[in-house]
Amino acid sequence: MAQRTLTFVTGNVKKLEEVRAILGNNFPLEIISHNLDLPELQGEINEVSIKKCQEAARKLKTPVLVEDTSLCFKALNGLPGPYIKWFLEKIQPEGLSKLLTGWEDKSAEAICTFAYCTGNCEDLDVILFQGITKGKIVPPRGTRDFGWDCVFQPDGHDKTYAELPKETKNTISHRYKALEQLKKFFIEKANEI
Ligand SMILES: O=c1[nH]c(=O)c2ncn([C@@H]3O[C@H](COP(=O)(O)OP(=O)(O)OP(=O)(O)O)[C@@H](O)[C@H]3O)c2[nH]1
Ligand SMILES: [Mg+2]
Repeated sequence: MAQRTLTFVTGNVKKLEEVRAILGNNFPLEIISHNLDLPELQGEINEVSIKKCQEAARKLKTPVLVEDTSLCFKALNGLPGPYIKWFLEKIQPEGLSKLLTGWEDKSAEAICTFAYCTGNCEDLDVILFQGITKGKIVPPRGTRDFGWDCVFQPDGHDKTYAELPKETKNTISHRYKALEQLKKFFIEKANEI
């Protein structure tokens, strides 16, 4: 395989940190990060990731990986979904949990969608790798160093993502599940050569 590096386009250092920690040493490519301000179009989850990836590939003219994270509340038919970043910025974690006041159903899904595109201008086909972790939205508990971690309590645990040790989050998370698929894809690709 000629490709020895993988360009991950993100402006989020916490995402990058988790991606590196989860992929660890037995990943065949070196992850190079590139911080590019990409427009994020509205739409369904997969559509947002596909467009984001094509935009990055067009700009950088190289194979690129992007990731988009959604937090979907069942009571709100999947919202905030891909718009979670803006909800979080405007209403903070407290506001996210208060959004569900009045709803008995606090269940939610954290969805991580990686999108990979070869960057060949004639072929902007995108491959998706998606991971979903189910849980519920609770009043904030734990550290505040990453987004909405403090309000998301994964099923089967009595702690929020933010209260769990990083190593535990990284073996159950939406991002971990998506990266398991991505890892398999790139390991197989590397073995083809
Ligand atoms: O508590 C969290 N645990 C996580 O595991 C997690 N993953 C993402 N996020 C936040 O959810 C929004 C997604 O928006 P997003 O996917 O567009 O990310 P972003 O704009 O920060 O980076 P990028 O688009 O440049 O990659 C942003 O506010 C991220 O900070 C998380 N919060
Ligand atoms: Mg973004």
